[in-house]
Amino acid sequence: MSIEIPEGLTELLQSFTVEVLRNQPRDLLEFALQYFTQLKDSDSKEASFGNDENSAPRSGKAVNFLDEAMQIDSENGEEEDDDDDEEFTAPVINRFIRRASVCAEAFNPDDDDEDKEPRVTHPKTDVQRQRLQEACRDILLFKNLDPEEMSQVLDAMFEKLCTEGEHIIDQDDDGDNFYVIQSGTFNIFVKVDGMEKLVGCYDNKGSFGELALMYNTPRAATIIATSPGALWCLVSEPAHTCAGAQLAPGSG
Ligand SMILES: Nc1ncnc2c1ncn2[C@@H]1O[C@@H]2COP(=O)(O)O[C@H]2[C@H]1O
Repeated sequence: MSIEIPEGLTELLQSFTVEVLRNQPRDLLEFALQYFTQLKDSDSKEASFGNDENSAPRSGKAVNFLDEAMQIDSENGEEEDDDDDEEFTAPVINRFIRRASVCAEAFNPDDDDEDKEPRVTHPKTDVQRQRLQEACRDILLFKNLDPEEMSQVLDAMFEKLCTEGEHIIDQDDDGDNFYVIQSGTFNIFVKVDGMEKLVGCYDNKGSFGELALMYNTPRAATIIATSPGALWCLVSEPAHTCAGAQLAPGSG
């Protein structure tokens, strides 16, 4: 039996979840009321959900939350117009994928689009590429990419091995990479009243690090490896990537 997911539902719930994570409201219901009311108000000028042809059904989660109903696995990739960086209400706008795509575009000196930068490719063996493809298979952030875009994203990713206890991301830092888990377990900590609280963990699959990149906000959580592992990293900022200042494997 297949269940059809209404168009826009993914983005709607995803955006709400992100805002909850960013704001950590005490009263979730009240926050939801405000959020959706505000969304409805602003939506009248811009139909930003429910008509997105890129909406796609989501698949299973890869993050285990300890005592919260919310979950983040990954996001839908979609191309959208610019100029909506700051708003609270807009459903997820995936700048991250767009940036990655821009970054991965082939360099053509005759191209008059000044924004385009040389493509960044991290060479991979066939085996590595196969592993990477497998790891990315259920990452929703990538779901709407066409094969060529996906291939460019895969080219741009690089592998990073990590050790037990390593901080992959520290809360409040600036965002740089998006991470896809190849292997390993990772704890998720969020500061609550100044104290780090363990809110969940990743177990050998999933992805993280998209929020800071999509919203240009500080990292919303700390991610610490609880076993040796391997991550696939995607640098978010084409200016850095393509100017040769790409963060080396090992940077968080
Ligand atoms: N409860 C949570 N709150 C915030 N971030 C979370 C949570 N659980 C998982 N994460 C991930 O942790 C990442 C930390 O960096 P980002 O804020 O870029 O993106 C975040 C999410 O991908």
